[in-house]
Amino acid sequence: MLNKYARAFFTRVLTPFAAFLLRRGVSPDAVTLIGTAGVMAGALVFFPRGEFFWGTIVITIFVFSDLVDGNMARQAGVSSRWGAFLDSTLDRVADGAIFGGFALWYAGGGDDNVLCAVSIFCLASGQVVSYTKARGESIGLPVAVNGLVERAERLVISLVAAGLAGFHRTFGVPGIEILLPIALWIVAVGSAVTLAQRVVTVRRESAEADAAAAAEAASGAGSGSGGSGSQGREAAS
Ligand SMILES: CCCCCCCC/C=C\CCCCCCCC(=O)OC[C@H](COP(=O)(O)O[C@@H]1[C@H](O)[C@H](OP(=O)(O)O)[C@@H](O)[C@H](O)[C@H]1O)OC(=O)CCCCCCC/C=C\CCCCCCCC
Ligand SMILES: Nc1ccn([C@@H]2O[C@H](COP(=O)(O)O)[C@@H](O)[C@H]2O)c(=O)n1
Ligand SMILES: [Mg+2]
Ligand SMILES: [Mg+2]
Repeated sequence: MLNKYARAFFTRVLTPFAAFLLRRGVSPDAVTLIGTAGVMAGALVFFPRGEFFWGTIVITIFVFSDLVDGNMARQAGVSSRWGAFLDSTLDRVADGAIFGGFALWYAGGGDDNVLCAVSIFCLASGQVVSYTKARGESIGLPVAVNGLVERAERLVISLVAAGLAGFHRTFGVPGIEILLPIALWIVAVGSAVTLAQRVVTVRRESAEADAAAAAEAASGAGSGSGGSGSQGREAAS
């Protein structure tokens, strides 16, 4: 939903900055790489120590690079398959660092096995949610569903909560630290629902594609042309 509604807004806001970086000779790939390194540093230096305010500030500064890199590539007319691959692959690395950072906190100073497990579930389910789309598309399916909680929602829910929860330790605001566990549970349940939505969609789309391929093969066999009914299954292997 955020991807659909907020992207246009951020594209307008970030376009001048993306143009500035291009004029300075910075490449989209460099922005992708530096942005990921910054997110990883913010998550893995601060979160395992319970420094959620400063961790979120650092991550927020760098996470928007994920919107800037594509913007730069489109403005410069250099969008590429390599860029798409690098962008998506490093998204997984950044997400792993963020939810890994939460898990490390709860495994250590945060001392809460359940929330450690919930953080690991958020990490793993987020990666699988993304994988369902990538794999479905790689076997030629449209995967025409985004689902309840996409990456932008996972990040916004968990980072807003982490940033606010950080007010407890950094500014002494009482009670507010409860927001992070609540957000992690929401992301965990939302990711599970999203995973189910995507799996059901891929199941339906693959059945339809296989049926269409079988019908085409049957009509091809009838006309003696040999047919291509195994195409869908071959693509899937
Ligand atoms: C006073 C101090 C306050 C301290 C608190 C600070 C709080 C800061 C809070 C939040 C900041 C969160 C920002 C998060 C921004 C996320 C931006 C982002 O990276 O979006 C990426 C997303 C997707 O881009 P891609 O196309 O590259 O990604 C593809 C996609 O992710 C697929 O994912 P899947 O769903 O399948 O898992 C992958 O499959 C695919 O591989 C991948 O390539 O881009 C967007 O979605 C665009 C929309 C971004 C919307 C950002 C909204 C930010 C909104 C609010 C932030 C401000 C909140 C302020 C709160 C203040 C509280 C005091
Ligand atoms: N280094 C990069 C990064 C991205 N791209 C292109 O942008 C698309 C992603 O756009 P976002 O707004 O989500 O960042 C990606 O699919 C590529 O086409 C690129 O070329 N090089
Ligand atoms: Mg990007
Ligand atoms: Mg990305």
